[in-house]
Amino acid sequence: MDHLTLPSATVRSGRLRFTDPDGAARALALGAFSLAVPDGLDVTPGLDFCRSFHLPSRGPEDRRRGHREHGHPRSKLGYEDRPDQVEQLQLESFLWDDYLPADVAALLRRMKDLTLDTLHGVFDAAGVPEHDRDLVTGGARQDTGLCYTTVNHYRSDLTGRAGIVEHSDSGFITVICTDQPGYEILHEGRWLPVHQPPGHFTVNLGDAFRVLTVKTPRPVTAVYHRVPELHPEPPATDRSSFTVYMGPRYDMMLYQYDTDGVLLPYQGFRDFSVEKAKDLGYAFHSRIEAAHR
Ligand SMILES: O=C(O)CCC(=O)C(=O)O
Ligand SMILES: [Fe+2]
Repeated sequence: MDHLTLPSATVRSGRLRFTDPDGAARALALGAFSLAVPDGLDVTPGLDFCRSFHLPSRGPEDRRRGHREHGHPRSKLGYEDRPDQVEQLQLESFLWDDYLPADVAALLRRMKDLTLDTLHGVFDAAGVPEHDRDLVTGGARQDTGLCYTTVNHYRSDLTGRAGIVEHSDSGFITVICTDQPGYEILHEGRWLPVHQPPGHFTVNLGDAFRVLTVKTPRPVTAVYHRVPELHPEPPATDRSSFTVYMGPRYDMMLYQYDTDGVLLPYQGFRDFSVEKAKDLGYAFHSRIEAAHR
C-alpha cells in the first residue's frame, strides 16, 4: 500500500520553519505535517501514561491509574469509553496539575508551548493577521482559549471496530505523539497510511481553521483522519497516542473571512460541534451539550 510522507517542520526559538520551500503550502493543503520533537523533550512519561491511565487505581494518591472510574468532576471532558477500539481521557490544561502525574503535566506544558508557537507559524503561513488572532482563538496566547490533552489507548482485544473512526478535529490545531503506525489520512479520495518519521509529532489542522480560511487565497484543510482496527503482533503492545489540542471555547463564535478579507462571525462553536457530532453519528460530550440546554 502507498504511504504518504508529510511535509516536515521544526520550531526553533519559537518560530516554525518548514524543511522544504513548498512545505508550508503543502501543509495547509493537506491539513497535516510532521513536527520535530524539540531537543531534550522526553515523551516517555506521556506514552507510559497512555498505558496506565485505564488500569485500576492503587489508591487515592494514584494519578497514573484509575482514570476510568475517576469521574473528573472539574472537567467538561473526562474519560470516554468510545464505541471504537480507543478509550480516551480528555482534560483541559488548567486541570493537568490537579489530575495528572507531575511528569506528564510538565511534558504537556512544554508541548502546549510548542503547539502555540506552531499555531502562530501556521497563522503566518495562512495569512491570518496578527491582530485577529486573539479574537478568533479566544486568546490562545493569554491562555483564555480552549486547550486540552487527549490520551488514547487502542484496545487491541476489541474486534470488529475501527481504532478511531474517521473524523476531522474541531479546533485549530492538534499535536499528536504516538508509539506506532496506524494514523491514516484521506488524500485525494484515498485512505493512505502516513509515514511518521521517528522523533516527530504529527500536527493536524482542524475545522476552526478551515471555516476561518475557506474563502481566502490560502484555505486550510481540516484533515480527515482515522486509525483502522489494530491488532499489533506480540511483543508489540496496544497502540498509544496522546495529543495537545487548541481551539475556540465552546461559548465562542467561529469566525470566517469573506472574499474581501473582512472577518465575520460564522456560528457558535458549541452549536457547530453538536451539529458535526450528529452528522458523524457519534455522541458529543454530554457535559458540554447539557450546558447548552
Ligand atoms: O492516535 C492517533 O494517531 C490519532 C488520534 C486522534 O485522531 C485524536 O485523538 O483526535
Ligand atoms: Fe483526531
